[in-house]
Amino acid sequence: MAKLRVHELAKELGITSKDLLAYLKEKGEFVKAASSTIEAPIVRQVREDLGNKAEANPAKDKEKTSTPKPASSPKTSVPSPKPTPASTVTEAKSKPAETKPGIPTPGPTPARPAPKPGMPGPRRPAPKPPKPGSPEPPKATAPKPASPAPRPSAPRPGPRPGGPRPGNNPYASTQGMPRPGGGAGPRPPRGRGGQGQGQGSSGGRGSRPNPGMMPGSASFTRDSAPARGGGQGQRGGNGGGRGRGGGNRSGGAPGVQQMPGAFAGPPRGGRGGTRGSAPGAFGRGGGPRGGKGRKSKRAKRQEFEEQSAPAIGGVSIPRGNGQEVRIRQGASLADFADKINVNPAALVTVLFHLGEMATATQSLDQGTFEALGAELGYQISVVSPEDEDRELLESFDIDLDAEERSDADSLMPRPPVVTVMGHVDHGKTKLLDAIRSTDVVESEHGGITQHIGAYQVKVDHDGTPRAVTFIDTPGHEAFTAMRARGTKVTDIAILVVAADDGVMPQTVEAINHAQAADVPIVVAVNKVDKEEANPDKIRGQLTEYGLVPEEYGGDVMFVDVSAKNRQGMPELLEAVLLTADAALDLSANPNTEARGVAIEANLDRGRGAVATMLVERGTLHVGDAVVVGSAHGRVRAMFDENGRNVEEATPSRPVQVLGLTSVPRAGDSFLVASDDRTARQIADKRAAAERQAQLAARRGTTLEDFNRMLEEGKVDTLNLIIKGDVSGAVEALEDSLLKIDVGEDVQLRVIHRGVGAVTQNDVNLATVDNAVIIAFNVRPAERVQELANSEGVEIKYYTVIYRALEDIEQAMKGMLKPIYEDIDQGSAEIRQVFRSGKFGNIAGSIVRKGTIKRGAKARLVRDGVVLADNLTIESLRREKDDVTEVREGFECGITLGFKDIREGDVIETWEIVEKARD
Ligand SMILES: Nc1nc2c(ncn2[C@@H]2O[C@H](COP(=O)(O)OP(=O)(O)OP(=O)(O)O)[C@@H](O)[C@H]2O)c(=O)[nH]1
Repeated sequence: MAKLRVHELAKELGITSKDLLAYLKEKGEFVKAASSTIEAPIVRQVREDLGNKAEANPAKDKEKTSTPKPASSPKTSVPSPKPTPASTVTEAKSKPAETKPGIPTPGPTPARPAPKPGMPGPRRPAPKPPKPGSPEPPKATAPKPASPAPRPSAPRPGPRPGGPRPGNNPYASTQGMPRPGGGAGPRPPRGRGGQGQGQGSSGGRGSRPNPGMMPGSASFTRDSAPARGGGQGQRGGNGGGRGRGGGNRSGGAPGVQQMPGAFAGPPRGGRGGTRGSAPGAFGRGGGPRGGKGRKSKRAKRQEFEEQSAPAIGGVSIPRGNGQEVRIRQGASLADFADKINVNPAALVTVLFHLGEMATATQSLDQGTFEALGAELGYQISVVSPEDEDRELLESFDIDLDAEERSDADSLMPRPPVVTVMGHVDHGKTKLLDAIRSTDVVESEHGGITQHIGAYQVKVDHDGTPRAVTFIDTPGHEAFTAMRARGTKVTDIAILVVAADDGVMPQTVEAINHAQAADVPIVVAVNKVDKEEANPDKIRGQLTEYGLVPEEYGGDVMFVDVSAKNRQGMPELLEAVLLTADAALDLSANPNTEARGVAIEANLDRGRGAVATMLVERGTLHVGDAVVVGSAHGRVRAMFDENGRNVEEATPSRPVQVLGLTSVPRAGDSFLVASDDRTARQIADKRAAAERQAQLAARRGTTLEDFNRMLEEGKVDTLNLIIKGDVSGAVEALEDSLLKIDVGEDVQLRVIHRGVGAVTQNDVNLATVDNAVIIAFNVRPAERVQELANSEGVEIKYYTVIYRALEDIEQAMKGMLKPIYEDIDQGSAEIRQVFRSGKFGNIAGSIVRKGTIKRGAKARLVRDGVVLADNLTIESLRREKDDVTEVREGFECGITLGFKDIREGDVIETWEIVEKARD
């Protein structure tokens, strides 16, 4: 059967194609143009909705036309669907009916569909407040948007995050979008909303912490009942409740109201939102359409609004109306508070009442945010940094995924990009030099070798010259650093193993890194010129690590080389190309704007910011406007590894680029923007996002995190990196750790172990694999602790094995208890002692360090000896006033409840804080 086109159906229904398109869009159907076809089930449903509407609901139409709307333009939104109480007070009051692009004008057309059961109105996040004075028929509570994302007017390509509706037929059911398990389907459960979502049951809200299940929630419910009024009913014990559709509408009609009629305007997401927004909240007696008169409705709304502001646990938080709040992964309550403009402390309280405790700055998971958002009337979308960046680029009309797809037709082979890794002194640097010297082109043209971080050599492969790009930073530091940043530039790893030595710790490390990144390995068995060289031993050893030589029946190519004598280089390059051809499909579209990665960057006194960029796709030209991470600029000049000027760089070509306004980081990706301004704007936005991310809570894993995640059932494997002072200790520790058995549910995995200080590399690896680093009798190398802190990686220091075992075991059992530590707060020197009958001896003091706080624990020190411990700052005065704290440099009067005080004594105070165990 031929599919109907939009204009045909519109004609049939007596409306314009534009209206129909808008209507379809509102329903989440992305239909492009009047000439687009519509799937049969949709047609059926639209006919039902729009066709029937006129006859079915004349009253509504009448009401609508007679309604003195504040905004009478036909464009102005359709009778607001949102009767819902969900809107914030302010919004409801202040926002006039907004003009809603994309909403078909009902106008005179009779085509207002009856509220349609089961119309999930899948995607409109933006809730629309009821227009003041716009007496709506009790239209549905907002159906829950299945997706937080695109507004109807934003024709974003790509699947909606909410996921496809089943069968592409949103109208299919008479019930509201049944989702498996009654849950919110693929989309993260949004608490709030249930209302109107017609989900019938909210039971399946997935795994997010359900406040109702949490301790204290019962009392919360009770406590807040008076405040929340109507909504309360809905929550009905949150499992099934929370106002989610079914709860309040007597059974069969869930969803009935949520579809505010086709032309009734988009059922905006969440609007139903606030708890209690469901019809029942208004005392509609559960009748799905209990259409009340205007007055009653207003009264109800007012009532609701009064109830909805002051709320939880005594804190007053302006309620959202289902609007989307986007927060970064790992964000904290403070971040969320910032977005919705409330005091973080208030959110701490609300969360507490939801049964969860967190500090304002602690990083929270998605589920917790969603629960909280639901509670407050916001639809929370947690976005990863990658998504965030993707969206940022999309806002500049740059769609990397689409580019990739469109590249598919113009792919050309590109050279492999190779990284050389291996143990210290096994010859990585020498090998890179030797390979470089094989470059036929270089030897022809001369040029002065420049170490720019990467170079390309041309080799003769079966009579054809082929290029291979080498990352010129030996070792896996650069490799993991980039990987930690989500960048993968290496196609193939050459593992260098000295034939006179054998497999060493860093050899294993390199294997781990390459394998973790899914990068094929070619083994260069080096130093075969040495007498004691035993290449076969290397082959045998590496077999144990899963690298089985081809000659042993495996699939890894081993090449014997002597970097020193520059022997075996052609064979090695040959092996690289063969491996690339066999295992990888290396291609890119050279005929487009360049994208790639910065692999090295520095500030040169004379030349400014200099970055070596590896082109991954397209061609980079001198003059291009580029943005690299949060740096930008125009390519002023480019040089190759021989210091020669180049005008353009094709895929896999590394070039040194001048012209950036600031120094990017290694691993930052770059792209060519349409103009300088765009490049700058993207860079600025990224810089802002970075700053935010830095402010946001740390992301790594700590044993305490692990504990929590374990409780939440999120993890079952604790990844560890063990570093120690001697290999015996490391082995002993690993052995003992692996013997810890806390049952099958929790596994321990040592992803890396080694002797020596904790290095940047360890931290990078821990970042990537969410591992905790166990440092036994070793400390971090310089600046590594800083890196660990910034990456949120926990390094646990131990000097006694059993302490480490104890901690890990506790963590694995999910029983890690916090430990407390005394932290010095401040100290004051007694300058004069005042006797006071009333207060005892008062120490006239000056605060020498930190802050002295009333109530703090204190000790009295005389001549370096603690005279009395466990005292308390009983009173604290500045002049005549009682104060709670006095800062460094200020004088104050202190009573300690201890008589023997003298001039010159020092009062030290401390506080007890929870501390990570070590
Ligand atoms: N005999 C012999 N010596 C070699 C060979 N390759 C490297 N060497 C020597 O081994 C030592 C280490 O070589 P490098 O290239 O610096 O080793 P590396 O792996 O880069 O070392 P790090 O940079 O410290 O990690 C140097 O003294 C080299 O001269 C070789 O093929 N044969």
